[in-house]
Amino acid sequence: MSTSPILEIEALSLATKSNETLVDNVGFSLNKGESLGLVGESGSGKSLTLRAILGLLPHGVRQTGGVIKSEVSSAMVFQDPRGALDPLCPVVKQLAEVVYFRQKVSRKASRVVALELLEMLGLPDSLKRTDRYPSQLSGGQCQRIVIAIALACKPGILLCDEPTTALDVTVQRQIIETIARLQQELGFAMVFVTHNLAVAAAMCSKLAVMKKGQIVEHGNTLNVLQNPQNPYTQMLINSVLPLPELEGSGQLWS
Ligand SMILES: Nc1ncnc2c1ncn2[C@@H]1O[C@H](COP(=O)(O)OP(=O)(O)OP(=O)(O)O)[C@@H](O)[C@H]1O
Repeated sequence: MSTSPILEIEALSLATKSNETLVDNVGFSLNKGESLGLVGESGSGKSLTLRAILGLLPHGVRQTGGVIKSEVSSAMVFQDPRGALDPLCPVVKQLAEVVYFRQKVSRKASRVVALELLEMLGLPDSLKRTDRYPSQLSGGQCQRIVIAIALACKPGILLCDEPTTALDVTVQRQIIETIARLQQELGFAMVFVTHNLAVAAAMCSKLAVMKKGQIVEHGNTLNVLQNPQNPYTQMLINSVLPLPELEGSGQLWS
């Protein structure tokens, strides 16, 4: 496997139109198939960093410094799957449209590929036969469709922006396992934004901790979690509630 980075971000800075700094001097690199977890406080610039990599900054935000060098295409999985889908278009049609435009195949072939992607994502046969709308799917099924749409772009890098936050815990685990399996099968690299350190540890070999627009600590995930150097990282790790011993369970609430 080549070890030259497929993504290099150097001194990325983003600001509002009125020059308020939102992301400050952020840098990291990613090799083929590698995963980087981005964790940190709310509003620290994680989503904006992902959007900058995607080349899709929101209205009112501009790049004020730095470079993003990428040799491959990126696709994003958003936090809110329903919000990412068109409510007025059947999901299989939405997926087939992306296949048609991104893979440049015939209409007929695009539907075949769309059905293959649904299979790969473990969606039930009922979804393949009938054209169902997002409102007729569960949150977890919608997120699988969103992941299928992202994969239809054949990304070298999958950008995941808290992809399980809007889902219940059992579905969260299934989605995490599905993404991990697909990464093994397809070999894409990943930048994974999460508030859940356990998820970051399970998914990502590298971890970057963000605070107020800056990366305050960055390194091998286990090293960072086992031996955090920055006080903010230490606070983040200490703020995770340990599972209570069975004997003491419930004491927190009584
Ligand atoms: N379109 C915008 N215009 C102006 N400011 C913005 C815009 N989008 C985001 N911001 C600001 O940029 C900062 C970083 O936002 P971002 O969404 O990247 O944070 P985050 O770390 O992903 O937070 P969370 O974990 O809550 O999703 C925040 O202060 C946010 O208010």
